[in-house]
Amino acid sequence: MKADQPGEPVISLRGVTAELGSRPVLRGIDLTVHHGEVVALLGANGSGKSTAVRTVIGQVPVTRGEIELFGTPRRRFSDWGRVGYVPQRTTAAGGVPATVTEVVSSGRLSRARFGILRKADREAVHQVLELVGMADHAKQSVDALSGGQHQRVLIARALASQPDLLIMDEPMAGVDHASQEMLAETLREQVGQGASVLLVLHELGPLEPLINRAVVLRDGCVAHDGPPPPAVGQHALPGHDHVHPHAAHGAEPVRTGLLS
Ligand SMILES: Nc1ncnc2c1ncn2[C@@H]1O[C@H](COP(=O)(O)OP(=O)(O)OP(=O)(O)O)[C@@H](O)[C@H]1O
Repeated sequence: MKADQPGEPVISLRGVTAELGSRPVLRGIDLTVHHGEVVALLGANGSGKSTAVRTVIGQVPVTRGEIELFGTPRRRFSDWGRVGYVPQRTTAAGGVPATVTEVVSSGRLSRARFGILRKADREAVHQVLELVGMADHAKQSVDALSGGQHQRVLIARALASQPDLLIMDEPMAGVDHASQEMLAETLREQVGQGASVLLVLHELGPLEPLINRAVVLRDGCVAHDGPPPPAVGQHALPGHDHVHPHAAHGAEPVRTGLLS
């Protein structure tokens, strides 16, 4: 396995455009995640965040531009065991009856020789279930889980291959507070072990201390790439104007313009 070095790009998008239903959704975006970085991808509903991460994993074709993973053009990249992907939860609830262990084991297949899970693979699955606090639910059907538990299972599935790169689409959406804290802690551990992370988020929330950089999309273009915007939070969500708590009564709201 090629060892990537600190500072080297693990994800690189250059001038990427993509269309969905013949409508331009990405209009020439540049996005880089360097080794060891945690990058938040922010933006209003429909700005193209999910589409951008789905181009990276090959679920949405690009019409122009270049994508590289670990320095290899995406169409030639085959080492998918190095990439853990957590889809937006709504798109992952397929209604297929499966146990927690079965779902998490599916995330291990890219590391299993000849697609057969051996003892070491089963141990790795058990370890990630412990990590996300779901070992007691191993035999349970995923249909019976709460939103937070379901998300823990999806994250365990992504971690089961011990990936170097984690791509997560709104991992905190619809997740209870305890699960959010646990997910933040899990992510902190992964980053501590050298993982690189790209996260689609609506707000930084409990993950804020982990975020190195934020890329904000607006209408399929990059509107900001740099330090996380300070106003990101409930008040910066689309439809909200940010008012500083100490602002004089009657002061005009400050429009950050970053997320709306
Ligand atoms: N399969 C599809 N066919 C046509 N248009 C689509 C399809 N999927 C998404 N879109 C449109 O593409 C645009 C970008 O969607 P995308 O899901 O990437 O945005 P997003 O920033 O992730 O939004 P959200 O925060 O709501 O998840 C939206 O206007 C959406 O309606």
